[in-house]
Amino acid sequence: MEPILRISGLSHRYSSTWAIRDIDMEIYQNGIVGLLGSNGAGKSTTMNILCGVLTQTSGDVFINGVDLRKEPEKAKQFIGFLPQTPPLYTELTVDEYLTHCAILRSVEKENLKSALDEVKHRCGLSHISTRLIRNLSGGYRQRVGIAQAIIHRPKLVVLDEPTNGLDPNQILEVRGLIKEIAVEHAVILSTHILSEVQYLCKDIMMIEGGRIVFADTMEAFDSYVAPNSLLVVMEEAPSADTLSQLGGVARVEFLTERQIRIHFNGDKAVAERIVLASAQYGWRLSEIGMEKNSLNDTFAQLSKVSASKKIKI
Ligand SMILES: Nc1ncnc2c1ncn2[C@@H]1O[C@H](COP(=O)(O)OP(=O)(O)OP(=O)(O)O)[C@@H](O)[C@H]1O
Repeated sequence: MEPILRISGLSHRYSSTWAIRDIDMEIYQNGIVGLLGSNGAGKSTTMNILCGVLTQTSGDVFINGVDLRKEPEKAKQFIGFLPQTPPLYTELTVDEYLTHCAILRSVEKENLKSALDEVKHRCGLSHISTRLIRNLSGGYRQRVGIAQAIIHRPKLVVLDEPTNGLDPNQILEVRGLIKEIAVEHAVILSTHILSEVQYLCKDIMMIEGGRIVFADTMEAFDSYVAPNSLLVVMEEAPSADTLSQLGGVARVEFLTERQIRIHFNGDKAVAERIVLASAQYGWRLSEIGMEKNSLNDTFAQLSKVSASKKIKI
């Protein structure tokens, strides 16, 4: 079966510096792949090449079996792209703008109305068809941005930091929409927010210094970022020495008089021991929660493991 996306040996150099090196990736089915990396890791370079905005120095990109370099127009029919700054014409109404995008995307004239109705329905825009884009909230603007990316029903939808700059409610709404979109399209979502990938994606590809440091399922990833510390709040906290004597505790760090980070090495029963000891000795435990590695720790950890460089989804 022909993959929806196949990237092999993709490398790009701006003047003398390599921005990305030897990236391989294959996507066979719908769902969301998270492209996670810190600033400058190479996400935008990769996505710009994928979407035909930038031509790679070397390597190949095939979209639905079509070579992006050899037949860019044909290959681009299969892609929808929402750049970090959505290309919205704010003086147009939602209908006017989406009609314009549909025409640019070669949607047949007789299918225009149905394409428009369908995309507005899917993106929750039907009730604001005649509103000017400039009067819409950030969340609705982003919905319009997503609508223009899927109006021609592409197989692959590429979203660059789609929740950037939105408030918490808008973030939830847009994430919900992305999940729905991913039922019918393969989606690549670029972000530097780990929790976003954990919430949305079934597969994850991490890029650092222009190279892939991890490519696998979210489940496999989670085992790399297993909790390794607990954050507890105790009104009558004992000394660090006392806490260190609990089985499985590796290190105790007092953040304030009451708030303590307790590091452990893989033994999750530590939490239970803390709760029991607190009840027994009257430490008045009021909060306890697992902490995961920070993204930076995870990157550092992953750079050390010999991660598979090929993702097949
Ligand atoms: N037009 C350019 N000219 C020269 N170097 C560039 C150019 N664009 C990006 N770079 C460099 O290429 C590397 C990868 O950048 P890229 O923008 O792809 O990373 P990113 O992961 O998308 O980061 P961000 O989240 O900050 O956009 C960085 O070192 C960056 O400085």
